[in-house]
Amino acid sequence: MPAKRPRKRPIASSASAKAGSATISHKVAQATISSYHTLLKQRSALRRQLSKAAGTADIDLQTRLGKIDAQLESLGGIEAYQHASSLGQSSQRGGDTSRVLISWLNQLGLNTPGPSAKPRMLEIGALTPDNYQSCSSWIENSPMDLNSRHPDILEQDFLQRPIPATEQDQFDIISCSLVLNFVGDPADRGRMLKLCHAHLRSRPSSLLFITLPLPCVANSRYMTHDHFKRLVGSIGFTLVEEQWRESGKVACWLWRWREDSGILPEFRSKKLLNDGKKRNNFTILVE
Ligand SMILES: C[S@@+](CC[C@H](N)C(=O)[O-])C[C@H]1O[C@@H](n2cnc3c(N)ncnc32)[C@H](O)[C@@H]1O
Repeated sequence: MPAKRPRKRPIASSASAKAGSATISHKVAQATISSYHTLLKQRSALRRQLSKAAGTADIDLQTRLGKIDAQLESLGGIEAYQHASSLGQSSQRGGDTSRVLISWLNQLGLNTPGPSAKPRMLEIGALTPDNYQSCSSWIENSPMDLNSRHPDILEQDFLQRPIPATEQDQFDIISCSLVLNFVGDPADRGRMLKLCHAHLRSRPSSLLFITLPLPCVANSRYMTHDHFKRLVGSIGFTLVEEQWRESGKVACWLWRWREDSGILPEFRSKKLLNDGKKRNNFTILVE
């Protein structure tokens, strides 16, 4: 007699994707993250249309927006997304990208505390408060997130964070790891990069760490490794380090602050760089 086949379950069942479920599988986690990103992009596009539309079209757009919000909710909301993302950070799954930044900071000699104050760091998109605990003797980290999961993580939208009035409130290091790809609107991604520039102390020792899922730069119709590096460069950064593998999942970069030399027109609008049916549409626009 053939063995009885186990009944198939939906990959992204909302019950198993809910925050707190310790047994969530890798497949469910990936499906939750991917569906969440897709819905965020659709929501941003609808919001953009809504801000331009008038009259009867509004009702249709509002209805579609309501449906997207309901779908995000049924996935388990941002808590489920963050729970799924935190599984990707677990040591069994390759660890979180803070290890890459720490090793680069070590190479730059920042781990040798000098007579001056510890470098101030802003960690945007912190799932846990202790990613940089191991360097607390030489870095003063301020973790923040749209949705704080711990009292030590400031709950704030970085896109709404006021620009510092004094250098004292600026940072020496900003970590923006796997956050840009969460932001649904390409123009908001560009704004986020410009804000990182504005929140860093205006000196070449200031550093920006960025991580993106590799397909954002390796498999997009509108973005390549080279385009991304030139775009970040035009905002006012010089590349220091870069790390990714052909078969890897993420790409990491470390940049130094420099004066902005003016945004090039090529980064203001979307241009087809790589055609192909299996490519994604990730892009960043800088206005
Ligand atoms: C995939 S997790 C990244 C976690 C971690 N930084 C890492 O590298 O693994 C993305 C996080 O960014 C946060 N996030 C997205 N947009 C944000 C914003 N505008 N301001 C602050 N946090 C944001 C999300 O809430 C989420 O917790």
